[in-house]
Amino acid sequence: MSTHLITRDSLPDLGKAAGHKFDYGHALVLSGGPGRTGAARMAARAALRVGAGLVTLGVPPAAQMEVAAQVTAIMIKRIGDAQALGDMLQDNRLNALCAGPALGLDDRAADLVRVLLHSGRNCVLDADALTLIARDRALMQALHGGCVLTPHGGEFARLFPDIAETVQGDAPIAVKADATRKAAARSGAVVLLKGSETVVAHPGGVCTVHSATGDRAAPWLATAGAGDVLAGLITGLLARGLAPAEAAKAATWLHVSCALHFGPGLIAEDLPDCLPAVFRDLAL
Ligand SMILES: NC(=O)C1=CN([C@@H]2O[C@H](COP(=O)(O)OP(=O)(O)OC[C@H]3O[C@@H](n4cnc5c(N)ncnc54)[C@H](OP(=O)(O)O)[C@@H]3O)[C@@H](O)[C@H]2O)[C@@H](O)CC1
Ligand SMILES: Nc1ncnc2c1ncn2[C@@H]1O[C@H](COP(=O)(O)OP(=O)(O)O)[C@@H](O)[C@H]1O
Repeated sequence: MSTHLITRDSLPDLGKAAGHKFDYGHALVLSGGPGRTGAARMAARAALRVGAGLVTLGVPPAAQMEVAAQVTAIMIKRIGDAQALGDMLQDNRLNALCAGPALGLDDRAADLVRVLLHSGRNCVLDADALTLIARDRALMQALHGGCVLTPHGGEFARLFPDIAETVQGDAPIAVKADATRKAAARSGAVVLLKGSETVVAHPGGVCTVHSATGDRAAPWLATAGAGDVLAGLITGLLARGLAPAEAAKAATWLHVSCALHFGPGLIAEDLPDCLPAVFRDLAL
């Protein structure tokens, strides 16, 4: 099966036409507890900058004040437990969900991931959510075609240990692509395997690669939280109505483009604020 490249020319039209904020979707990003809210805040900011109409951070009550002191355009909703998340998801306008960045690995986090998966909504599962899914067969079985899994190499090995055996070290991109394709087929979800070469595989078998090499080399992306921002970009594009694989591919291109725009000295929180310049370059 062939593998395609993610390029500027393969991007969908990311411009906004007429309409109001609800036409661009409402994303919900789940936050971890006190002292662990930065990752979700970066993801939420990325979702808003990439054009989601509204973004809400779902915070444990103990973290509410910490988050409130840091965000402005992003909204906050207290989510104490799985019941509260279920109640919030009664609102069908919440059309893109994100769980994982610094969410934690406790029972509350696992319960939230379970509710999110059983809602059937489009969602991005990153970081701790992936570790929780790797530990719990029922969560793995609840994955569906609206899910985008965004593992780095360590998380990929936790989720798919047998498949990961083939991608140890500096495996050629064709081997990495084949492994990601197998992971997508097994999980029934879109799988985005991160790295300087990022692979996006659809469960149906279509596979695309973004190569951050040559004039797209972006080594400054090797910085804490860069993956959390990528999760937010995908979530924002899901909110805007892109299909899961399309959102994953476009977000990957935008993420590297933001890093290239900023250049040396980049830290993760710089990435979302480079989007306006990247969008201007795209003549949006
Ligand atoms: N500002 C914030 O709030 C931030 C919060 N964050 C939050 O921290 C939490 C923990 O996330 P995490 O990814 O740091 O740790 P974990 O899940 O243990 O995985 C690391 C293990 O995997 C392995 N590994 C193999 N290949 C790898 C690869 N390509 N890239 C990376 N690792 C790779 C690696 O093994 P090694 O290569 O070192 O042998 C190592 O043993 C999570 O909630 C996250 O959201 C961070 O996002 C940072 C910013
Ligand atoms: N050398 C590199 N070149 C290009 N992209 C990179 C490089 N190193 C890391 N990245 C990208 O940065 C992000 C790192 O994500 P991740 O490993 O989840 O970190 P974190 O958990 O700290 O957010 C991924 O999108 C990955 O593709």
